[in-house]
Amino acid sequence: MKQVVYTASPESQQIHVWRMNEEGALTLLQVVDVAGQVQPMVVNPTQPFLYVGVRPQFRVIAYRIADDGTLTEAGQAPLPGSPTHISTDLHGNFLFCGSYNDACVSISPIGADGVPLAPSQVIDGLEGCHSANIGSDNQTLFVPALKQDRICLFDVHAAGKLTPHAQPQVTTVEGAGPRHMVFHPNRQYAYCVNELNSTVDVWQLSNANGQVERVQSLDMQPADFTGTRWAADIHLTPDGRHLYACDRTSSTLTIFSVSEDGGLLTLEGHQPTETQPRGFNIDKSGRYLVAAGQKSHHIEVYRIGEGQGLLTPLARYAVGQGPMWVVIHAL
Ligand SMILES: O=C1O[C@H](COP(=O)(O)O)[C@@H](O)[C@H](O)[C@H]1O
Repeated sequence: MKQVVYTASPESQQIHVWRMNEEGALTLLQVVDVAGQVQPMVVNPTQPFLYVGVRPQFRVIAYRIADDGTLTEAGQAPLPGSPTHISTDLHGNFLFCGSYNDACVSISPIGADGVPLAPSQVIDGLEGCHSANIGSDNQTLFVPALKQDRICLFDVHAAGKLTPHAQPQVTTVEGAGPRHMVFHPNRQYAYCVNELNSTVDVWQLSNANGQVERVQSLDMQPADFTGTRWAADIHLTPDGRHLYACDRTSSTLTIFSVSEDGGLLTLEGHQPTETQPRGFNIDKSGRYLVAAGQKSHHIEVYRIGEGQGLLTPLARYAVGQGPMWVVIHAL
């Protein structure tokens, strides 16, 4: 499998493009200088485009991905607030943007040319909106509002509109601060990392009453941890067996194994990593994890072990300044 790794470094306004080989080693292919601070990124699931949220002029830049993974700008579109997180639906028809500072989520149609258009709708009042995550049904959008300790649920309509889902929200423990989410491949469970108390919640997507329900909350930190909690990102291996979440104060990756049915997490260990890991990701084969250190200005590649999913450091690489987002794409 040919894979590329994209890293966004807002302080130096750069995207680094890396080739990842079968052993997990990276070779730098390209450095893209961007007119703005690059933050969240996502690849269109059906067309070869990378979308990047940029500030201080809030917009999304679309880059066409060449056969070797390198990037060429294809167009831009405005966004309604500072882009904290961007994502698409599973068919690549819509771009969603969550804005923490502007407390909103937006939906933007993606044109036939692969470039997003201006937002067709903006929903305000989501304090600390930290991400927008399409469910496996490609219908329900999960939007964590960190400062409100709730995840809002919306239905996505083909006309580019969001309406409140029949169950319009679920709530977390008070003070948890829900932030980023991932979904189990069996479509039965989702996992959300909570920034402010460094926990991971397991959400059953349809309980006996057809409702979304929290079924487990696990601490990411060791029992004797007394430091400040500041979790950030969460990712699952493609086979759904291993779940990872990072905490920025302690600069650790927490490793969980996932039960066969996806409903139960078990803490397996902690991996010290780059300083202030705000973003990381897992490759499409599920064998490698790449973590970015916002304060170390490096990325580090780990091999994911069989069994418990423990991490073995392979190599670290200097990137731009303040790297905080990692995307891995199979060509
Ligand atoms: O992780 C965090 O994210 C929010 C929003 O980030 P931003 O890059 O969109 O401004 C940030 O304000 C918060 O302090 C931090 O913990």
